[in-house]
Amino acid sequence: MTFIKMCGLRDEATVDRAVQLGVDAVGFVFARSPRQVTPEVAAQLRQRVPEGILAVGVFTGIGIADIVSAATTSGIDVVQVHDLRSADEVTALHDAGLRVVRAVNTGGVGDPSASFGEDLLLVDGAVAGAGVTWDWQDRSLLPGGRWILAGGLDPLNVAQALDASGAWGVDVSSGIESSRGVKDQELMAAFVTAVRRRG
Ligand SMILES: O=C(O)c1ccccc1N[C@@H]1O[C@H](COP(=O)(O)O)[C@@H](O)[C@H]1O
Repeated sequence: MTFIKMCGLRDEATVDRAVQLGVDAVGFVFARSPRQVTPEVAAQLRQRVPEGILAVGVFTGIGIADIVSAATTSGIDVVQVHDLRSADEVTALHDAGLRVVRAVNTGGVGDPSASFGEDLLLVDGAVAGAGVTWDWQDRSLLPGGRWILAGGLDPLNVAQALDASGAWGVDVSSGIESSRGVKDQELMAAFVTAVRRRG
């Protein structure tokens, strides 16, 4: 079954809805963004996520020590980092007890064919969190193995994106929003239906 992560959740009702829809992971954005939450708010939201659903912290633009500090305060044990530069950074996050999703973008930040020992790879569009799609059929951009597809996904394009890319999982944020940073519960449900219809 395709792994689904919904990202940029900022309030209790949205977290509860994602959980009810049976997603596999929810994401809290710690990076500067209209979706940004503090570690303290994330800690409150994290308590609403039952065992079996991953709570993922999304980071870019800060150092490893600050990532570990935010993850510790919020109780999050999976981090999605958009600007990892070396295997040593992944090792430092592992040493802190965190699982690591290494995000690369099709604009050239990060190399999808490299491995830094991360637990999962995520391939995003050229601008993270901006709802920008990319050429999901371009073999030069697609990694092997298990990886998560992100970037401009929505209920209408996700099935085609999965068919074209062969990704193991999907991550969505802008495509389930009524306006930037505001999740729409009907779009959330439509997204899950579109993915689950494929299996
Ligand atoms: O969502 C954000 O604001 C964000 C900020 C900084 C780094 C990553 C961010 N989100 C991630 O971006 C991708 C794609 O999102 P979208 O569906 O295109 O809006 C996804 O992995 C989010 O986790």
